[in-house]
Amino acid sequence: MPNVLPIASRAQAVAAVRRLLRPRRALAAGSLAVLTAATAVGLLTPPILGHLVDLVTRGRSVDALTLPAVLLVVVAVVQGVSTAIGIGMLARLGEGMLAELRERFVERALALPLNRVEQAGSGDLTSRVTGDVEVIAEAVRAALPELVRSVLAIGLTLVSLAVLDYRFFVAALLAAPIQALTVRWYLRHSGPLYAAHRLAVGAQQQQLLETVGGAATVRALRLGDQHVDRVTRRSWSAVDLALRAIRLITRFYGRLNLAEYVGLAAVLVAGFLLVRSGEVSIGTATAAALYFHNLFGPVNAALRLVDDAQVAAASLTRLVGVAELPSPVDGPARPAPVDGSLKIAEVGYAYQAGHPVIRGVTLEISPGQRVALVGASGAGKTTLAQLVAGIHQPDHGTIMLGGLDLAGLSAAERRRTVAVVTQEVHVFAGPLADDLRLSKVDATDAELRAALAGVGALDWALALPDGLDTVVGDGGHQLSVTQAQQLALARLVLADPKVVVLDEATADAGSAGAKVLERAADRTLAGRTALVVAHRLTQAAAADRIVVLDAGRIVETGTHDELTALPDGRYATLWQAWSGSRSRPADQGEVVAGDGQNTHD
Ligand SMILES: Nc1ncnc2c1ncn2[C@@H]1O[C@H](COP(=O)(O)OP(=O)(O)OP(=O)(O)O)[C@@H](O)[C@H]1O
Repeated sequence: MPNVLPIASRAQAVAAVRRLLRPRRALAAGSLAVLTAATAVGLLTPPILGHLVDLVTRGRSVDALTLPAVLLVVVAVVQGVSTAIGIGMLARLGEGMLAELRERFVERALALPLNRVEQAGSGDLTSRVTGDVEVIAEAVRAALPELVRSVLAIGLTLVSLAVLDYRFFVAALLAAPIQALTVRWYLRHSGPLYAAHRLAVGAQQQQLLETVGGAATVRALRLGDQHVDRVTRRSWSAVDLALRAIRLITRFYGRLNLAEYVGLAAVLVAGFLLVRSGEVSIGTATAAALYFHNLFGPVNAALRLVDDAQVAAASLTRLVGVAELPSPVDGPARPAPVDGSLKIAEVGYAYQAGHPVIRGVTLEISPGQRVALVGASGAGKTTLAQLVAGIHQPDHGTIMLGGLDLAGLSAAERRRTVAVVTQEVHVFAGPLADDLRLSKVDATDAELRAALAGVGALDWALALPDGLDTVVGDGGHQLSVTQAQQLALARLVLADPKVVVLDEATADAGSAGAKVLERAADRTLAGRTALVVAHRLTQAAAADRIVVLDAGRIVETGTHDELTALPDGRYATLWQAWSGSRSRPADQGEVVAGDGQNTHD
């Protein structure tokens, strides 16, 4: 895959987690302290049970058992409550860190140059923000608390064993080498086996898609038997690997059980010898055996989580890779463009090296002037407009905006100065007024109304069920495409940029929608420098100047009158074809934006 989005190294991921932890140190320390206390309290149970055993073996009265029994209940309650509090704090910590990571990810992802996302495939970005976030969220919610509790339980239980008698501790350690070897053996085999299984499942699905998707062809060519054979073979290879994985896991747990058996036997033998020599009581030996037995829940849990941790770590490196890209935040204050003048000098651009789509374009637009770009489909109109909007960076030449190089402007300054309206207008779900305030947070109601009135949208907006408070967008009141475009223009009026790039092709020429939008655009563009991609030739006719592009080069430029007066000129030909088609009533509404053929974008 060419140019995938960055993936962080393990070290970078660790550094990122540390950075996320830093402002939450208190919460991290607090949750760890509470969970440690909860685990420590829980460890009182075996000695209390041991004490009970001692009381019984010494033949003490039933009354003497009451206090330890009550203590057991108290221990259980305190442990339960403090564990719940600790887990709650840990969840807050993990969720907070994940939320910040996700925010950083989205912020950086939105700042990524469009061509970089396109090269990597937007699927990569989407799968990171959905799949990988999901994996980490799951790890934070389930695996992290279990891991923390298991590690604490293992550490503190070993300490408790040593406190009872160091010989119990030594006996318990006999299990450790078997466990260590088991984990090493498991990790060596599980990685390749799981990878092979994923590949086999992928191949099986691919084969199924080919066979089922192309069922008609398979039947027509009488390839049925061959395909059934292939599906069977691939299915069996996936099944075989799945069975091998299950056998591996069974053996993994079998070996862990062996470790448990060896350790428990050693602790019991140690207990037997120590009790016989009178060095410890039966109660203490009981407590030691219980401690050891209690170890195995957490040990198995921690070892099981090794797998989950590996998967989560892989997802983390993918998230951190994007989240830690250099910040798009603006550097020190830089001068702002003095006006809306545009100077495009010898600009060239290629999406793919060696295939330029804009070649040596030079064009000057004075402040407040409206220039229309006209040309066949694929001539490079949208690309040139996007270069001016700063969406792509030119490979050659410069674009000066208000006397400053566009490439040197901060992202915020560029956004303030140049606004873009395309056909892909998004209506954000929420009240209409909020949608408008996206471009001017502190706009008053009067300003909102004025902006709507300016684009001819006030009447329908006020007629909505709740006026400007009507919820629009997904799940709300559905706006027509023309209305959504009007909203986009109203947002533009509120943002009040010096330069506007207009590239919308939503309405058919001559249609009511087109007339509404053209009137709205007219009023919006008044007083601003505008580069209009003319999808309807009426947009070109209304411009101060027309620039005709062909295969990425400027081939004609002039006013509508000048260009229509050129015999056999490109624009003149287009215009004639267009007016000719317009005079035929049947063709009303068709758009000509290109080489004389009717096109719709
Ligand atoms: N994202 C992209 N990746 C690769 N090539 C692209 C991309 N976008 C456009 N192109 C190619 O660049 C050339 C110019 O396209 P552009 O969209 O700028 O033309 P246009 O004049 O605006 O056409 P239209 O009127 O159809 O929108 C075309 O050959 C097109 O196939």
